[in-house]
Amino acid sequence: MSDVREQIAHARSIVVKIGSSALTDVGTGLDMARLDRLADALEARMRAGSDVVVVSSGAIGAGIAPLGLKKRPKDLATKQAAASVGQLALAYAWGTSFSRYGRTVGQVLLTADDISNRSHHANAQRTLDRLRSLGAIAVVNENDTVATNEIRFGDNDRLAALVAHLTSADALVLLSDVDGLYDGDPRKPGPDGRPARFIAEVNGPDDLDGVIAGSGGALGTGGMASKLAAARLAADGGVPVLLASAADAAAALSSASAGTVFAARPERLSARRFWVRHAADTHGQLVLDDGAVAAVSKRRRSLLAAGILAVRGGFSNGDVVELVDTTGGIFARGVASYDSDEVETMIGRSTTDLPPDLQRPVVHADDLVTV
Ligand SMILES: Nc1ncnc2c1ncn2[C@@H]1O[C@H](COP(=O)(O)OP(=O)(O)O)[C@@H](O)[C@H]1O
Ligand SMILES: N[C@@H](CCC(=O)OP(=O)(O)O)C(=O)O
Repeated sequence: MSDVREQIAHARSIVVKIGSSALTDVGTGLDMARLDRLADALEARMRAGSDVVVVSSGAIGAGIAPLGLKKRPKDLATKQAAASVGQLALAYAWGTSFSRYGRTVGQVLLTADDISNRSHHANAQRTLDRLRSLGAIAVVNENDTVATNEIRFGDNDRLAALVAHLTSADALVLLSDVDGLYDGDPRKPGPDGRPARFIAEVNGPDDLDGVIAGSGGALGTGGMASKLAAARLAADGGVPVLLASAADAAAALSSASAGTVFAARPERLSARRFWVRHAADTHGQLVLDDGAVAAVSKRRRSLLAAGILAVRGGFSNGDVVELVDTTGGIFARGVASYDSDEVETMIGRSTTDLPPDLQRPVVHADDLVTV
């Protein structure tokens, strides 16, 4: 078996994302038998010693039939109404299914702001951690009823990749209605009439050459494109990914012997640095001279006031700011140690010239990530 499959099979903690298409049908809503089989495979993995967090889609799908709708709604208000009905059914279904094993379920609903805002992020992290230590399984979904289009994660594949980092998981498993990645949508023949080709392992961008990631089914949101983006996001932070069919959940979760695997880059970003790079909203910019750009990006030094040429926009101590070079190119992000008006007074000054309370770096190297 490949190294990546070994890594996923033996990961101590995993995040498992289950797509709408794996849990619901348009006409009949939640499929309890399929959900039970998934819970069986998840419980078996936990009994084998892994910590598991579930990211479950399906709220909108589960709300369609009870509201007398015929298909997945497209407008935000009806989607939110369907999610409000369906989320209740979904959480109840997971609770009922896991109760067969005496396992307690905790529902965690997150908005994009809960990941980008540092204090919300820490709260979500603590809740997930405490659920784990109490032996309960967390079932996460986007808080669809309050998330507007502008502040949505967009799809649960991305949410799952972010949760994998939030929980410092060792692997991410995406379960869908397709048995892995193909070079084109397997529901349709390719332009030359041949069936789509299965890709068992993705080790780098070259393996994705010529791959066409198509749209999803009647219930899914992002299709294959959002799964690939999420796999890239996870793998970039050091988390290997398995994409498989929910029908193969037992094999996927017990031995990673199904589906497509995506290798992670060897060096793992800490949860904090991952947050700075991918999850945080940015506030304002610092313009750096060439020496500071080189020190920060090549020599991984902290950013000192001496290398700052200008402050753009306002930010507070603890906000994530963009670091730009003299051409305006954004090359890094970092957590500011001061408010923007304090930094204004420090521009270009060497550390020894500054009063003692302003002698810390403006952005510490541990909080600084190139993009
Ligand atoms: N290159 C591809 N490889 C595999 N599946 C693809 C590809 N392009 C499009 N798809 C489609 O993407 C669908 C899965 O996406 P989606 O419906 O959003 O799933 P989910 O509800 O699990 O998030 C599959 O049913 C498949 O037909
Ligand atoms: N939060 C939404 C799911 C959004 C979503 O990404 O769905 P999917 O593409 O099926 O994973 C719901 O529960 O219906």
